[in-house]
Amino acid sequence: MFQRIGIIGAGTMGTGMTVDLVLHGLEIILVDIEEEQLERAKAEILQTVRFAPMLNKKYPRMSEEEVLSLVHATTQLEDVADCDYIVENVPENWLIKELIYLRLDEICREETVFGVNTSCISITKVGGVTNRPDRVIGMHFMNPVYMKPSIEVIRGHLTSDETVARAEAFLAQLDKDAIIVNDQTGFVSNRISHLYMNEAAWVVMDGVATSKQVDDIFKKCFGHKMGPLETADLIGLDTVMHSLHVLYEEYQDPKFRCCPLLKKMVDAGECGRKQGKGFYAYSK
Ligand SMILES: NC(=O)c1ccc[n+]([C@@H]2O[C@H](COP(=O)([O-])OP(=O)(O)OC[C@H]3O[C@@H](n4cnc5c(N)ncnc54)[C@H](O)[C@@H]3O)[C@@H](O)[C@H]2O)c1
Repeated sequence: MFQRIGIIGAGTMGTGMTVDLVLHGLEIILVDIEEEQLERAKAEILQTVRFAPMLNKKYPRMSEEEVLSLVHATTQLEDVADCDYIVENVPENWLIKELIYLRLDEICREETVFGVNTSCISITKVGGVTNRPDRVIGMHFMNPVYMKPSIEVIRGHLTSDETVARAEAFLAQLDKDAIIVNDQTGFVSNRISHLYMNEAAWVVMDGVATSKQVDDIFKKCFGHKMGPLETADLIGLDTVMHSLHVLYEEYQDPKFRCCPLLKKMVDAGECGRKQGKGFYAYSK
């Protein structure tokens, strides 16, 4: 059984991961470079853990003290050195991720597995900057993490069978299934979903329809739970834009060219839910 998990990055995914781990009684070392972000994350974790049992009765009611006793927030990456398992959730930017893995490889125990939570970046490429490519695996969690029963797990070119088995055991502890796929930029989920989110932004920019009309067509006509622009707001438009850049650079295919409206909204600080405004307005 895993007990102590290192979560790197306390943004949308790191916070969501921590909520899920707390609800399953695991201890978390939560790392971010920004002290203020750790404070925001702690407030969100407390609030979400409080509401979770109302949404799903399987989750325990936990006091603030119980939650905070499991979450150790820090700005020091070295604090994850003794963790059983690492899940990294820093921005979808190779320069940031590369530095994290170079350092993690130096400080972590030899047997520790690195779970890469990335939207698009190749797991083989991440494994290649470490001395343990066999113990690096893609763990593409979906948002909000504690509400999703399955995740996309990506086997890098050198990921070992033992690492896949350990990832499955870790996920079983979180009551989640793994859908295991092979490595190629964007994997399955985002190679496909980013095409429709990007195209939806082009449709709005071209004045063909409003955001709501686009999403309504997906929800009311196709029966999807969420439309592409609501999904983009939930993910974060900055993350969507960075992922499109990764896909475009890798495949050199114009179908992945990022819509200028997305870039403009990111520059304006309208990145979706996390900033209170994107294709829709949100109360924080
Ligand atoms: N948002 C989603 O729905 C979603 C879903 C699946 C996967 N992902 C992937 O997960 C990763 C994280 O995405 P996110 O949406 O949580 O991003 P985010 O921008 O919300 O959060 C990233 C966090 O990392 C922190 N950070 C930056 N540099 C750091 C460093 N050197 N050390 C420690 N912390 C650092 C930032 O301060 C920020 O709090 C990305 O690779 C993204 O593609 C995102």
